[in-house]
Amino acid sequence: MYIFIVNPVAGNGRGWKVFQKLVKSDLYNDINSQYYVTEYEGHAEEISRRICKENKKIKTVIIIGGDGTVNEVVNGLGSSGIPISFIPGGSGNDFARGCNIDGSPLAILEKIIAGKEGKLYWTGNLTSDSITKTFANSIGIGFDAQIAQRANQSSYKNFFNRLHLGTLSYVLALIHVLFKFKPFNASIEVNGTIRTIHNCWMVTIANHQYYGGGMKIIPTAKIQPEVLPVLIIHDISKWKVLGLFITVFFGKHIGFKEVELFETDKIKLRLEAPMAIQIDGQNSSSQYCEIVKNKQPIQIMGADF
Ligand SMILES: Nc1ncnc2c1ncn2[C@@H]1O[C@H](COP(=O)(O)OP(=O)(O)OP(=O)(O)O)[C@@H](O)[C@H]1O
Repeated sequence: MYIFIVNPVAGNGRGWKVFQKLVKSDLYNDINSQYYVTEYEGHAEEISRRICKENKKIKTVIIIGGDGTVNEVVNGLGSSGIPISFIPGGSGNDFARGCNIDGSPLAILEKIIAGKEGKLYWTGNLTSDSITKTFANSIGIGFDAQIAQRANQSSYKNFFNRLHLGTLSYVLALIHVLFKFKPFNASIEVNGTIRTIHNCWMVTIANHQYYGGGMKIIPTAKIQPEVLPVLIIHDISKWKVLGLFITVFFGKHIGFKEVELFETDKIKLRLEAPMAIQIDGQNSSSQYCEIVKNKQPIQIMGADF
C-alpha cells in the first residue's frame, strides 16, 4: 500500500492542488493507497508515527508538501525503514532538488511506482536539551536561521509564494535581518578538538547542497553516510555578507576568505546564549547542541542521485 501525506497549505495551497490533480489520474486510482491530509503543524509527524505502529504493508510514504512536511515525516517514521518519496508542493522544495526528483507530479508518481528499490539517503540528527530531531536537508544556526524565522513570520511570504517568487521573501528577510544581526562567539568541538569562533555569523550543516529554495549553500555536499559537510561564516562585514549571499545561488560564496568549509562525522556547538536555529527551514533555538549523521539510511523512491 502507498500512503500519501498531503500538506494542503504548503506552497500557499500548491500542496492541495498537486494532490487534486493526482487524484483525478488513472494511475492514482489503480494503486492501493490511503491518504492523510495534515490539519496543523506537527500533524504529519503524528500521522507518520501512527502508521508505523499500525502494521500496514507500506510500500512508500509519498509526501506532498514542502521541506517542513518532509522533516515531520522523517521524524515520525524514525528508524521504521519505510521508504519515502516526495512530490513537491511547497515553496522551497529543496529535498526534491537535492534528490533530483523532478518532472510533473504524475511523472514523479509513475517513477515511484515503477521503481523497485529506492536510493539510499542519510539524514542528520541534532540533539539539544536531550531532544533529538532529525533533519532531512540541513540545519543552520545564527544568521540564516534568523532569516528563515523572519521570512516564515512575514506577511509577504504568502504574497511572493502566490507569484511563485518564494525566494524573494528570503531576500527581503535577509535585508531586514542584516542590519539587526549581532555576530556571536561559538565554541565548536570537532574530532575531540575544541576551538572558539569569534564574530560568527552562521554555522550550517547540510545533507545535500541545496537550501533556501535553490541556493547552493554547500556545493560540495554529497549524499553519503557518515560525512557531515559544515560551513561557517565568520569575521565578515555586513556589506560583504550581502555580496556573499548573491553568489550563494551559484555556489561561488565558498571562495570568500570568511567562509570555512570542512567535513566531519560529529560536531558539538556551545554558544554564549540561545541562538535561532533552523531545521529544514522550521524555526527553533538552541545554546548547546550535538549534530551527527544518522547511521540508518532511508530509501528514497523516484530519486535520481
Ligand atoms: N493544515 C495546516 N494548517 C496550517 N499549517 C499546517 C497545516 N498542515 C501542515 N502545516 C504546517 O505548514 C508548515 C509549512 O509546510 P511546508 O514546509 O511543507 O511548506 P512550505 O513552507 O510551503 O514549503 P518549503 O518548506 O519547501 O518552503 C509546516 O510547519 C507544517 O507543519
